[in-house]
Amino acid sequence: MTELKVRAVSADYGLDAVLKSVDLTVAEGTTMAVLGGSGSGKTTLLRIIAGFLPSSGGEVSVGGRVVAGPGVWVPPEQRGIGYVRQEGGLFPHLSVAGNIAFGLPWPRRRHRDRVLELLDLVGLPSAMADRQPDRLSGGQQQRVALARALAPRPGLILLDEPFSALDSGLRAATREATARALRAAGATAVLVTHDQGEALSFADEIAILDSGRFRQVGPPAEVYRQPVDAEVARFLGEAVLLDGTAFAGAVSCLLGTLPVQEGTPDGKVQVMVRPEQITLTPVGSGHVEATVRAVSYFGHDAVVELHDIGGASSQAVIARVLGQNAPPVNQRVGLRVIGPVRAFPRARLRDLSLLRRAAESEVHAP
Ligand SMILES: Nc1ncnc2c1ncn2[C@@H]1O[C@H](COP(=O)(O)OP(=O)(O)OP(=O)(O)O)[C@@H](O)[C@H]1O
Repeated sequence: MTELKVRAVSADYGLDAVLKSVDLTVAEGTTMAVLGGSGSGKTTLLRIIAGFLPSSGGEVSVGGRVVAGPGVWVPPEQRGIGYVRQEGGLFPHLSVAGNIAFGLPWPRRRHRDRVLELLDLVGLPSAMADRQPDRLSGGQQQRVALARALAPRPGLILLDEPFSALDSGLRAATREATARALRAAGATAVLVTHDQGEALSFADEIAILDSGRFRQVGPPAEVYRQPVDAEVARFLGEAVLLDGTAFAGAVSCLLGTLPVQEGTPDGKVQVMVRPEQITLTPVGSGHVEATVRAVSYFGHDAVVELHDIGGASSQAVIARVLGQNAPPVNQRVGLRVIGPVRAFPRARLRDLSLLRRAAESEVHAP
């Protein structure tokens, strides 16, 4: 098993910097999802780790061994790294077994038992061993590509958007099978993806890459609930952002006076509420009230757009509720916010009396 360390790695393609001195540590036997928009540098990072591309600075070590750095260059095939790319890249002229065996060291290529073991590891039946790749679904091809990458028992597996060409049902099943296989193999893995849901559901930790820098690294629940700023919050999912004032562990904003996450300094803030934190209550139940402007129904849940909030604002917010609880358009409802909310400090007000007055002037829930 293998820890990955990336230290102060930079990259460019001769023009602008693509990676700007990035650091990343992936503990052995864990999975890291690198999440970023198109062109943020995700594939460049993977290619540097794999040894397909030189960095313009910094150091990469795998299992405590420096594989790239000042004066050090270990060729890709000697790094002990498996690589699974977007399109799988199976050899069309080889059977499934032939493809998987290709990943085994020479003396073991005829070991059918290991091939069957790997098929089982990625959740495919042994009867598939003799099929040609063109007789497999996209998801099955990706699983065979993973089995081939796992065959030489690499300490580290790099996955470059391996599910992005699959349709949504197959995508989820292939993702789950991949996560299971990686856990069973005890491999350390880095997945790059631009899909938020994929990153949040797949990995032990996620790292948000933006314009060649990591904005935040941490466990999925932490990054989702405690994003470092509004941009990261929005990047990871829907976020309602409101002006507010924090004081003594609470924040006053359009949705009332709400408990705020620990560590929020007093002062002017931007409040972040996830839509699923807003529940709808009957009018008159003591919460800020609003009118339903539109409902997008998805079956399991529904997104409800609300306006005329507290009768005092032109701002609209969205709530995500169970599909069966979706209200009709134009209905008046109460809005209850569950759990402490996140708030990002704006300019600080030093004078506490000013602060108190500012808090009092915000809209309050009864
Ligand atoms: N071979 C290359 N030559 C020149 N520029 C390149 C090359 N490969 C990538 N780039 C540029 O480097 C930047 C980062 O590319 P990279 O492929 O790492 O991004 P990415 O986050 O993986 O994007 P995507 O999700 O679209 O694949 C982009 O601006 C891209 O245009």
